[in-house]
Amino acid sequence: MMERFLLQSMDTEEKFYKYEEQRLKTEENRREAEHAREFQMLQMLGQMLAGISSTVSQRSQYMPSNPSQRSNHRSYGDNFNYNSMTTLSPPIVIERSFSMHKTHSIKEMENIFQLVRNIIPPLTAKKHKGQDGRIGIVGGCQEYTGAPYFAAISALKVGADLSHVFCTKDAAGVIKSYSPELIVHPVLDRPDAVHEVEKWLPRLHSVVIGPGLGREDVLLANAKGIIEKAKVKGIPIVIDADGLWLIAQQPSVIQNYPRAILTPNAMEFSRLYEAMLRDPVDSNDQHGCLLRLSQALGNVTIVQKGERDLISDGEKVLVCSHEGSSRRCGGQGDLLSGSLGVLAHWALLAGPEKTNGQNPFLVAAFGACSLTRQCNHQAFQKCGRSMTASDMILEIGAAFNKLFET
Ligand SMILES: NC(=O)C1=CN([C@@H]2O[C@H](COP(=O)(O)OP(=O)(O)OC[C@H]3O[C@@H](n4cnc5c(N)ncnc54)[C@H](O)[C@@H]3O)[C@@H](O)[C@H]2O)[C@@H](O)CC1
Ligand SMILES: Nc1ncnc2c1ncn2[C@@H]1O[C@H](COP(=O)(O)OP(=O)(O)OP(=O)(O)O)[C@@H](O)[C@H]1O
Repeated sequence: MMERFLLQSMDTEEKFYKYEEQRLKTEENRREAEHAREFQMLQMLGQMLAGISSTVSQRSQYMPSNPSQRSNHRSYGDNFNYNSMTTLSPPIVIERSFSMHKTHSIKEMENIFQLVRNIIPPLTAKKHKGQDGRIGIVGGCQEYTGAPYFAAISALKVGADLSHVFCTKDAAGVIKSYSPELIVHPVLDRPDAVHEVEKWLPRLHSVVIGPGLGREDVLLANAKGIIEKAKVKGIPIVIDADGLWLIAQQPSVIQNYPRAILTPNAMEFSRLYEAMLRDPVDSNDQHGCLLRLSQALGNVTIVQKGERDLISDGEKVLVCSHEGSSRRCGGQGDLLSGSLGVLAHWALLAGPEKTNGQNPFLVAAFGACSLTRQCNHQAFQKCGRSMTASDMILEIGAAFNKLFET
């Protein structure tokens, strides 16, 4: 009876959240429509003045003009039907780079920063707890308690209201002891783990699968089950770390799911690439390899982390080389995946007007990469070689303000 009551109240609360979100979104879209149109016109004008008219026409026409390509054009909004996305994307590729080190592209970099700013929900007195994001992190086992903590606390510090960690029983007490802000569920090594997490999925806006998950068969199988359930609900899924190990073994788990974002480091990228393309990565053709991997996985978004972060949906490549530092401590990728969980939700919620028709996940990924690098830069200024992921997390607020709240 208690369980039925809890289920009913969760259901009612969820309906309320959905209704409220819909209402706020409609209201905000109406308010911002005019601003978006003005921004678009200013942007086009600026680009024309900068003498890059050919780029302008490609950027402003994200919808392909050729009807055969248009049939493959994806919708990321609420009405998308990912079952219709089972074909690979057309071989036509638009490649675009943004690099701080090239003076001619600073303007383009600023344009995409502006899109990130557009998706950030306003802080208003009308909102209730949860509306700016309820994020779930699936990971955390006996060996790795830091990674899920870094991801979950980063999500909160970027601006999510609630951050849940679904981890093993061993890890739960440890993670709770790091932070009273996190909601920690010791369920991941239970036989009914998938069911336990599934109960929470209707309340979550995005899930991050993999930080500190480990590679035990039972945990990987549970992660797979959770991914399947999240896909059915259309929840954005960020896959990182050991979640990517799972995908390298069983790519079909995520293939063709348009709301998936994979965040491999160099090693994880080559594992995925070799699993999908049956070839080693060509280090002389990083962009080509990234495009091919994304296409082979059905145009999922991939963030290839490294000296420069390369972001692609199989159609475009964005390059984020925002200044970081030369310090490479563990946990930076967790900060990135947690932040991305929030930004992916915000980008979807904002809708195509705010992202100027760009793939919202490209915008979100660019935002998360820039933010991670800015945190790295700021923390390194203070700590130098002693900098750790925790020092970077302390910088999230200031870094976010500097990049996006201007
Ligand atoms: N404090 C913690 O609990 C942490 C736990 N972590 C977890 O540790 C587990 C294993 O993660 P790993 O990243 O070690 O995964 P892997 O076991 O796949 O190792 C990746 C390897 O690639 C190497 N590598 C990374 N970038 C490279 C580059 N650009 N060129 C060449 N080699 C490169 C690394 O040195 C590492 O040996 C994951 O669950 C992860 O989430 C990490 O997130 C770090 C922090
Ligand atoms: N060589 C580099 N130069 C500058 N920045 C880098 C470099 N390598 C990585 N980074 C930064 O660190 C971020 C995380 O990348 P990294 O390769 O450390 O991920 P990871 O191995 O998955 O991290 P984690 O330790 O959390 O598992 C990147 O998004 C990028 O911002």
